[in-house]
This record gives sequence, C-alpha cells and structure tokens, in this order.
Amino acid sequence: MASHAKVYTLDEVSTHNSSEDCWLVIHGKVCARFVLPDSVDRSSHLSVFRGSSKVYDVTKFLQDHPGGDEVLLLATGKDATLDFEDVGHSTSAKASMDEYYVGEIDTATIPKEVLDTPTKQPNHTKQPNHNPGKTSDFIVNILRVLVPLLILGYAIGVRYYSKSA
Ligand code: HEM
Repeated sequence: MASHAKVYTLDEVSTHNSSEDCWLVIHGKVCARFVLPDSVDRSSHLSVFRGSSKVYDVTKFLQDHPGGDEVLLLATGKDATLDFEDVGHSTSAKASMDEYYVGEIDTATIPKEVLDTPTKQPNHTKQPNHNPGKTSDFIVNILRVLVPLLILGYAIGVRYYSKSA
C-alpha cells in the first residue's frame, strides 16, 4: 500500500486537528518498544521511525477509542509514535490501524522537537504525584497542635510539683 500512497507534509496533516477531522502520524508497524536511557541521544534512535511513519484519519474512531478522544486530539500535529507506544497498545489495536490509514508522512517535514516530545496526558490518565508541599503542611499543622499541648502539660506538671513540695 505504501508504494502508491499519498505523501503528506506535517503542515498538511496538522490542519486536521479537530474532533470533526482528526489525523495522526504514527509509525505503522511498530513491533518492538524502544526503552532508551536518558543518556542516549534519542534523535539518532528515533531515525528508526523516520521514513516510515504513516498518516491515519481517526475522525470516525474518536468516540470509540478506549483511551478517549482527548488523547488523540492532543497527539495531532506531531509524530505520535512515542505516545502510541508508551500506552502499550495491544496487537489487535495495532492491526486495527490499517482501517484508518490514509497515506505516508514526509518525515523530513517533522522537526526534531516535535518528533521527540511525548504529549502530556490529560489529568484523568495521570498517576497521582507525590506532593512534598502537602507533606510539610501536614507536619506544620501537627506541630501547631502538639507544641501548645506540651507547654500546657509542662505548666501543669510544674504547678503540681511546686504545690506538693
Ligand atoms: C490509530 C491510532 C490508534 C488506535 C487504532 C488505538 C486503539 C486503541 C485500542 C484498541 C485501545 C484498547 C486497548 C488496546 O487494545 O491496546 C486503546 C487504548 C488506549 N489508547 Fe489508543 N489507539 C490509537 C492511538 C492512540 C494514541 C495516539 C494515543 C496517545 C496517547 C492513545 C492512547 C490510548 C490510551 C491512553 C488508551 C487506554 C489504555 C488503558 O486504559 O489501558 N491511543 N487504543
């Protein structure tokens, strides 16, 4: 299918970025997941994806996408391969992509920073974060109660012992 496929630039694909018209750029047949340490230059490894990313019109799929339409809309206008792979889509999800295939992307039109930036997930898909500010607030509140109680206890103790002496 790729030999006669229409080739789009990222600018062209980026215009399809609404819930009425939503196109994505994703590598078509990702078989392996590349987990790269931070020390590795990701751009050189991401060239694996360059030259073979495909364009998908997922407009009709938006409402049925198990991950929601919001994540798909957030993944427009860029190479969404990393976002797609990060989720760990099943083999059947990957197989169903063919249904939405509309052409190839001219990968020379994808700037490195667009290629290399995973989309921030919307709030409902985020894991709860550790919040150091909240922890220190909690300690301060405990101390606010504990310190006056200690002073009161000390005062009562002094009074009791001075009376009995
Ligand atoms: C043509 C493109 C896509 C297709 C056909 C597709 C299909 C699917 C399917 C079938 C599932 C159910 C789980 C599975 O079988 O793996 C799923 C889940 C999901 N997808 Fe996609 N997806 C596409 C693109 C994307 C993109 C670009 C993102 C971007 C972040 C995304 C995010 C998610 C999320 C967050 C879930 C939910 C995972 C969970 O709750 O475990 N998908 N997708």
